Amino acid sequence: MKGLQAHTDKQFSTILCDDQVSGLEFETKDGQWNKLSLSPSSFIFFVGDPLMAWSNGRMHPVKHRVMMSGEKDRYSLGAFAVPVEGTIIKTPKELVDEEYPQILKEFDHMDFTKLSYSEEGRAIDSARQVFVFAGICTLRTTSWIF
Ligand SMILES: O=C(O)CCC(=O)C(=O)O
Ligand SMILES: [Fe+2]
Repeated sequence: MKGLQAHTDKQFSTILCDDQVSGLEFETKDGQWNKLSLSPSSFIFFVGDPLMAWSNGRMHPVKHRVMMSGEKDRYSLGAFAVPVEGTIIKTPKELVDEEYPQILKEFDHMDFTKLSYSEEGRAIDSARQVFVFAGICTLRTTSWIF
């Protein structure tokens, strides 16, 4: 099977469209994988790990992958919002409260990117990398991600 392994995006966010050759799948919160068929006039917006971190977990980075079978080629076009070098991802205090205690320490986006593509980082489940890198363990994160 060709494709792209399951991951959450490391960029801030992604806008993606494809040529209707199916293959893109996303994981639901209960661990099921569903195929996603985009109509020709639609696109998908993915929350990346840094946007999840900035929003203090209010926005969810959906895990996705590409599973290809058959002979047809698939083309996709992605527009990635990538923080400039030196960007510190920091949750604004307005997004931290009793219902949403802080789940991540502030971190340098470039350091996180380097870790996630390193050998050490690649050994960690993609959705967990940011928690391993900058996580503050709370009950809410525990039930949400682990
Ligand atoms: O090709 C696709 O549909 C997915 C690409 C993707 O997930 C990515 O580049 O992060
Ligand atoms: Fe992706």
